[in-house]
Amino acid sequence: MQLRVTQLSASYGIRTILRGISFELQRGEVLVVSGPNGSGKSTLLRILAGLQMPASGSVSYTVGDHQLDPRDMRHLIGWVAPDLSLYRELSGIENLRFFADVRGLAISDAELHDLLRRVGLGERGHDRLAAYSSGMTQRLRYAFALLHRPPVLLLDEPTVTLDERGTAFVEQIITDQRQRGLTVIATNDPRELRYADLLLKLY
Ligand SMILES: Nc1ncnc2c1ncn2[C@@H]1O[C@H](COP(=O)(O)OP(=O)(O)OP(=O)(O)O)[C@@H](O)[C@H]1O
Repeated sequence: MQLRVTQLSASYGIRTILRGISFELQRGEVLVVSGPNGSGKSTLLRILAGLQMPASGSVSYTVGDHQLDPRDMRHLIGWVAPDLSLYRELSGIENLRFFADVRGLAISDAELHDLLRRVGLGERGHDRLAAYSSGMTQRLRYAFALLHRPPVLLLDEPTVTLDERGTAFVEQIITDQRQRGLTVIATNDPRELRYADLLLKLY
């Protein structure tokens, strides 16, 4: 798996946010995108996820010589972001079951419980999200993102609202992802620069 971004620009109306961004990321590598508020980190991640079109330039994912079809992107990408909404009236496990079914994944209840344990919610899987703290909700977003074992993991502000143990499991998830594929992290937190094989600074 390889990601190649070439001369990418993005704009909202007349305002240009990203200009001429180019990089390549190989399997096992982590790209950290840093920059002040409003510099375009989330915009770049949305473009990499295929959720938004660039104004110009290209994004291509390839496996060996085979260029992947952008329509397959949602099967390839795991996405964690503060604005990712889950169902507050459902429990943690019900949320995961719902999204697993929507994605057509054959995944057992035992595997869902394993995933919840992995993100530190083993005891709270049957509680409704309305009763979760913001850090617990952020943990569940990781379970959601990892459900389909995606080769590309896009993390927007990965440790926001997480405590020390939460930060440690995020580190473990990033380490595990190195075996599976690519990771792109958007952050303002200088402690997260240490994950970077490649650093992209936006201004
Ligand atoms: N849907 C939108 N419509 C218009 N402008 C937008 C939209 N989304 C983002 N912007 C603008 O694009 C710029 C970049 O926003 P973006 O959220 O990508 O930045 P960011 O670096 O992720 O910021 P932060 O660190 O605050 O999360 C900002 O000026 C923002 O106001």
